Amino acid sequence: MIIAVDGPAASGKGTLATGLARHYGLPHLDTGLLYRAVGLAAAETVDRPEFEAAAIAAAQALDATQLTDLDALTAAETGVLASKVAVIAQVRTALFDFQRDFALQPRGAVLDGRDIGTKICPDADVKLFIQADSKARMERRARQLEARGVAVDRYALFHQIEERDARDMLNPNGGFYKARDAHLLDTTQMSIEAALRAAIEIVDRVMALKAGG
Ligand SMILES: Nc1ncnc2c1ncn2[C@@H]1O[C@H](COP(=O)(O)OP(=O)(O)OP(=O)(O)O)[C@@H](O)[C@H]1O
Ligand SMILES: Nc1ccn([C@@H]2O[C@H](COP(=O)(O)O)[C@@H](O)[C@H]2O)c(=O)n1
Repeated sequence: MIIAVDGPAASGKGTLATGLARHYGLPHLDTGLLYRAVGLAAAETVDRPEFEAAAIAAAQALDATQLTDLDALTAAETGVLASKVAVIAQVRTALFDFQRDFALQPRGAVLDGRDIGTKICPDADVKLFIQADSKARMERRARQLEARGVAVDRYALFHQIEERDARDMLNPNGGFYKARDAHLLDTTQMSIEAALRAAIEIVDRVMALKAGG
């Protein structure tokens, strides 16, 4: 079974994807980490003309060992860098096979990101699109950072999330939209536990329908 989980920044898609993977015993790939690793690798050139070439080279050379420094990868600034490399078509092409190969494991997988249901796994068995309003997403991300001891300027964080969402949604090479057959789950008013229960209910219902049950 392949489960595609998409949604905007800090919507909780990674948390849900992790929970679904555990519940169904499937491997999980947070595809945002790939873009983040490429962004970090090209960070030194970010304001220079060679940024694009550096990002493409980094994407083509990416391997799983670059996905281990979670503190650096999950920093808010790295998210901004990731969204800058994500608009480059050759970066997306270079990362496509990594994601596709992960999804095509024998028992299936859970992948979360922006274009899983639209581009990476358009034939996924179940597609979820996770939404939460911008203020809730900002507050969740702020608490996540504060729990790690990072000082947070909520005003700046809100604008950073909005800026990243806008760049993602306008990405001409992206695919960041809700797939027509994706199930929308708005978690603004839901706890993590309630959101996971709702997601499992959707997956079970879709799979039962597919099985003719
Ligand atoms: N329903 C929820 N209620 C409250 N907090 C939540 C909920 N879902 C997730 N969170 C918390 O919000 C934070 C962001 O969640 P998560 O990392 O899963 O988001 P994401 O969409 O994967 O983010 P990104 O796109 O930046 O990778 C985490 O600290 C997580 O524990
Ligand atoms: N499938 C994906 C996943 C991510 N991106 C880009 O990476 C940025 C960081 O992703 P997070 O999920 O870790 O927030 C994101 O803002 C996108 O620009 C992508 O394009 N496609």
